[in-house]
Amino acid sequence: MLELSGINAFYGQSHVLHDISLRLADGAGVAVVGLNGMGKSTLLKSIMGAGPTVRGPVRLDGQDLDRLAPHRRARLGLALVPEDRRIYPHLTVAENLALAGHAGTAARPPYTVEEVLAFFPLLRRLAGRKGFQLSGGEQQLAAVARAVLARPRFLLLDEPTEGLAPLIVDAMGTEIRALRARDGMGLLLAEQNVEFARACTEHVLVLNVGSIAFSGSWAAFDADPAIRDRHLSL
Ligand SMILES: Nc1ncnc2c1ncn2[C@@H]1O[C@H](COP(=O)(O)OP(=O)(O)OP(=O)(O)O)[C@@H](O)[C@H]1O
Repeated sequence: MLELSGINAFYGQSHVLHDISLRLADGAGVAVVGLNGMGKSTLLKSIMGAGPTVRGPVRLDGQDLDRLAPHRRARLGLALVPEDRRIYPHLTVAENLALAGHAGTAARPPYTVEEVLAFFPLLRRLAGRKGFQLSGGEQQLAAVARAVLARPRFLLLDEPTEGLAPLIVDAMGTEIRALRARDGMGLLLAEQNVEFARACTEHVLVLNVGSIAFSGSWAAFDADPAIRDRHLSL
């Protein structure tokens, strides 16, 4: 169980997240939606300890992660795919994937590069291609695949569909659903694409200027169209 109990996050003097509480059970899927600048990325980075200053507890199985650097959190089973992907341009896809192997543990051994390429058929034929030779969508798939290689318990995905062609969005959705089913991987997905988010998760949390405006099932979200009208672009 990953649990946030009333956390606040800051960039310097700027107070960005306000009293965010969230429980993500093993295997559960929660989407974080909201307009640009509402704090979705900051929430994911706060959980990973990667950027903002955080006040308030972020706990994994009751253990406070507060003092742990991002690589220590990775070894406990968290993986963040940031918006800016960070694929190494002069390494091949296979070499980029192999880099994630060190985050595995005896309890959760990493997948092999071959196994991960089998999960992502679109990437398989690109295995020997260098990062700079990939389209934005292919880089995004490679970044997700690299995070998956470490067999995370909780995958934190920051707007994976941004700027992607519909075909790649569909492929990404299919792979993410399959991974969740195969491994019982928990997913926290920051997205502006509500249809994609709905297809990949069971619950939704709407952020509005750093605060939770709604939290519940997709059915509850759909039952109140005013939420969508007020907090999301159509
Ligand atoms: N490194 C930073 N330093 C200072 N302020 C920041 C930094 N990163 C983000 N912010 C500010 O924090 C707020 C929340 O940004 P965040 O990136 O978390 O939003 P978001 O919902 O993910 O938006 P987007 O969809 O545009 O990525 C914004 O006001 C943003 O300008």
